[in-house]
Amino acid sequence: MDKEGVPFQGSFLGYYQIDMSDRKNTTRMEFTKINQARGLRRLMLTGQTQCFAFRLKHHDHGFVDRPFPPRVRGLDQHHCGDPEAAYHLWQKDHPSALKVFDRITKPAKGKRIVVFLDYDGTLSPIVNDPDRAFMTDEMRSAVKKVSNYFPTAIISGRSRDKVKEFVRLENVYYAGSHGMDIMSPPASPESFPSWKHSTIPALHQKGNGTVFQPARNYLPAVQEMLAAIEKQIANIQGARVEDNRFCISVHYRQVKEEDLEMLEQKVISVLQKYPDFHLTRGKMVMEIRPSIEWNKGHALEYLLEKLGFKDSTDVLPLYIGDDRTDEDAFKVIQRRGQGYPIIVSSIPKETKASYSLRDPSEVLAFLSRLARWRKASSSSNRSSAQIWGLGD
Ligand SMILES: O=P(O)(O)OC[C@H]1O[C@H](O[C@H]2O[C@H](CO)[C@@H](O)[C@H](O)[C@H]2O)[C@H](O)[C@@H](O)[C@@H]1O
Repeated sequence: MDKEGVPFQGSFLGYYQIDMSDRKNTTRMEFTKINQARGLRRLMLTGQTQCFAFRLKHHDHGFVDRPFPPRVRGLDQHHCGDPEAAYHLWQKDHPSALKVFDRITKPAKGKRIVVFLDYDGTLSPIVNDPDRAFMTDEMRSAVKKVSNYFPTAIISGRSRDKVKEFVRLENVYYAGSHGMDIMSPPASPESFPSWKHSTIPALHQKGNGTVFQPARNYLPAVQEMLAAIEKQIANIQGARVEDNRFCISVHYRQVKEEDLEMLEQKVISVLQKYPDFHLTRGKMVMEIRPSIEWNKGHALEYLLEKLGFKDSTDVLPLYIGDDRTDEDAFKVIQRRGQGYPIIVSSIPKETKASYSLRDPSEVLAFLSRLARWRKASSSSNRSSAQIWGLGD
């Protein structure tokens, strides 16, 4: 392998698991990152080894077979055949939010934590049927406790109604369609017992909340596309379309590998007729969305502003998410220079997050601990300012 790496024509950037076999069919595995370089994606491997064939499994998209070079030299022995070792190595840059919990909460003293949560893959495990991605009662109770102590919002790619139907909690904000449909809950101070002495802005006090839909004008086109895509892909077994109101999800988790390319072509053929929309990719899902400058990161900023924290330097947004669209929110937190971007992933992944949690069960543990921590700090200090994180 030369210094430039091995040419590779995969469609997706990010971390791949490489299952390699030598001529004797001995298989080994490693993780690597596909970078884009001079129009070509290249496998960048380091170390010493040879391999005869390999299959690539993308962390989100599953196996992607592509032409492979006859020999790949240079594997880092450190990663070979040991996904756990690769994960631990990655965690050096993205430590577990549970392991460094004190590091997270210590600087939060006297600051205001605002909690943002993604839904699929974060509050509920990834399952084959999108309609059955339920969250457990335990998780619901943990989110409820957290929302009693901190302003809490769920920002999902789903439609707002759908995510609310799954979560079934009143005292949180819901943002659907990747943040293109935001509504504050109908709140009275009683619904937010632990916030009531804080400076929660008028938005909460309004009877029916406030709706913000920056892509409203695109609704008729979304409906047209939905019908067109449904028609186009009706014969592809396992493919399904989800109406996420301002966005459309085309799921291929249950589509046969040999039908994937056809599915993609059909979706793209519809998309080409709508230049005001574009395609993004999530976990075995193609997502079609209006080409407006609005994403989960903007939704986070919008909600912070509505909460009265726009120019506040002592607010600490904490965002937990597992998918590519959550990266936009991670970036905003990084840019602000304060807060906690936490990725949910059980494998190494290219991310802007600073911390990690392996899966929804760790998210549950983290949220429960966060609520316990705030409860303990509120009972050990009677000042309301401290109880709601508003001062020392
Ligand atoms: O922003 P999110 O709340 O994470 O929503 C992103 C997409 O999540 C859902 O799809 C994903 O979860 C499904 C259920 O576990 C799974 O079957 C699918 O393969 C995943 O991509 C949702 O159905 C999509 O509409 C969202 O865009």
